[in-house]
Amino acid sequence: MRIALIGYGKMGKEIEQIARNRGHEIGLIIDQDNQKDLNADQLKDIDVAIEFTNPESAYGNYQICFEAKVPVVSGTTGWLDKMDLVKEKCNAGDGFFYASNFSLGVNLFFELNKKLTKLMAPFEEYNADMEEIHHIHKLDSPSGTAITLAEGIIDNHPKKDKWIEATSMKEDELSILAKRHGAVPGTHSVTWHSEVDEITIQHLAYSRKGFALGAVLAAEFMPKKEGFFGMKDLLNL
Ligand SMILES: NC(=O)C1=CN([C@@H]2O[C@H](COP(=O)(O)OP(=O)(O)OC[C@H]3O[C@@H](n4cnc5c(N)ncnc54)[C@H](OP(=O)(O)O)[C@@H]3O)[C@@H](O)[C@H]2O)C=CC1
Ligand SMILES: O=C(O)C1=N[C@H](C(=O)O)C[C@H](O)C1
Repeated sequence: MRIALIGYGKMGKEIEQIARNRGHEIGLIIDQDNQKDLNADQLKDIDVAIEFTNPESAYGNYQICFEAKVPVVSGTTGWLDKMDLVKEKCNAGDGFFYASNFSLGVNLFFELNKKLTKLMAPFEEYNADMEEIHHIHKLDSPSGTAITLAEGIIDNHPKKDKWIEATSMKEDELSILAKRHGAVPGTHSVTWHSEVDEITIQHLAYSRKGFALGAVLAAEFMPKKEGFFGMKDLLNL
């Protein structure tokens, strides 16, 4: 498979290594300083683009790939206000795969979080809050993964209506505390507190390898696909 890497930072480099080890060719690398090379001509022999850039650049990059009829795998977070526009393009025949977190462990954690929420929902003495910790270079907050976890709680708990990035005492609000520390690859926890005890579930990434492998597996899934896909399609969760 010939892959275009859009974004050649921490994730782009990690993905390159795994993709080459799995026998793929990197046909194009786009970073901040050669953005103009992302065009239909350079994309003509590319099977799939893998996009990990930043919240401001992501949507424009998708549009260029869609115009060139190249399916996109993206893990960039912080651009979700444009999700409906991307889904419209997918309904019209473009191919797009998105995950707020590509690691197998986090996707299992998402399912565990939903199951735990259903179990806790009838017990009014317990209230949930969340914490995410990432490296100091992260641009968005709270993390995309934390938002997905929060949605998993809100969809499965009758009292929670929205998440907020702060500590809230309101019953309908789910608090997310976002911390930035050193080089932490990504740690997410959900805690259910009562007056007498607490239950915490946590996912802690040791490195970016799990995210990068998931993105390459998604890229292997995408060539010639039309529509909108996510980790549930890849992992059959
Ligand atoms: N879904 C998932 O599993 C994961 C998602 N992420 C997300 O992926 C994104 C990238 O993370 P990470 O690799 O750590 O970030 P980095 O900052 O290390 O890398 C981003 C790269 O994109 C480059 N870039 C900026 N603008 C453009 C553009 N217009 N076209 C092409 N490249 C551009 C940057 O260049 P320059 O440095 O010169 O600005 C930089 O090299 C973030 O949104 C992060 O939240 C991260 C890990 C896992
Ligand atoms: O920016 C990061 O590093 C990460 N971003 C993703 C997110 O926002 O959830 C995934 C992972 O936690 C690492």
